[in-house]
Amino acid sequence: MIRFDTVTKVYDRKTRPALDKISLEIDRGEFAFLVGSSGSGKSTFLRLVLKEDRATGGAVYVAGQNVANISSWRVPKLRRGIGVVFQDFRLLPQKTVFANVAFAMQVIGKNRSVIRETVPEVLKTVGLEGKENRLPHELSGGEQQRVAIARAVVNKPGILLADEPTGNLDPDTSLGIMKVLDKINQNGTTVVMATHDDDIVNQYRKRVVELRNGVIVRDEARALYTSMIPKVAPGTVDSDGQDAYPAEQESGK
Ligand SMILES: Nc1ncnc2c1ncn2[C@@H]1O[C@H](COP(=O)(O)OP(=O)(O)OP(=O)(O)O)[C@@H](O)[C@H]1O
Repeated sequence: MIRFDTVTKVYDRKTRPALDKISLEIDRGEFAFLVGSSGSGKSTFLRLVLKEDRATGGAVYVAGQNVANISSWRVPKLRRGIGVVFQDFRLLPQKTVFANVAFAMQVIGKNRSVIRETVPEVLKTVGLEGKENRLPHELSGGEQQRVAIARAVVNKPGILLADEPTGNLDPDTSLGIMKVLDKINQNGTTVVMATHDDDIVNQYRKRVVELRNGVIVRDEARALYTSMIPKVAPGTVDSDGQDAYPAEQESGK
């Protein structure tokens, strides 16, 4: 569904690449967490999938198509197949919950009867029944994120990209959002979620792709936020002078 073939992204020739020859494949229907410290390249990865930026080297394939070969007038069609959710929700503040979600269907020309039928269904999926007429400021952060997810999936995209969707939410609310994303994945959508939320990653034990300085340093199935596998024997010291297997890793953190 998404394939990166030795992809490099250089924003500024004076600094190191944001992504450095990364190769990876995410299959249809998979759920992958993208983890790594700030600046490790997670958002750059997501932007390249959306063709919001161009790779400096290598090739990005989405649904079998090299995005470099998609002409600018066909980019909206590519993006229609990809839902996106951000940390800051990005709702239209003057529009109701219903209108925020309906808007995503109107812009691609869906007719009113389809919209009237589909929007309540998707609001139910994300747990917002009965809140159709509220404005964003009348909702909690978690509810606003549910609206954003509803809007991202209402046109049934094959892929959902979530860039730190729980970054502004408390742990319980975050878990509720994660349940919604998991449900959407179980309905067949491929989900890639960039996150710093170690509790969620550790609870769900899904594929974890870890970036460090633009390089994939770990790609593990049913994984934890931080790898349990010591790089060297416990008690020894890593080349960077850190304890290679600190005690907090043993507790699964
Ligand atoms: N538009 C840009 N112009 C120049 N450099 C950029 C640009 N966007 C990102 N970078 C640089 O590329 C690197 C990767 O950034 P990116 O935003 O992909 O990281 P991230 O893992 O998403 O970080 P965070 O967790 O803070 O969102 C960083 O060094 C960043 O400074």
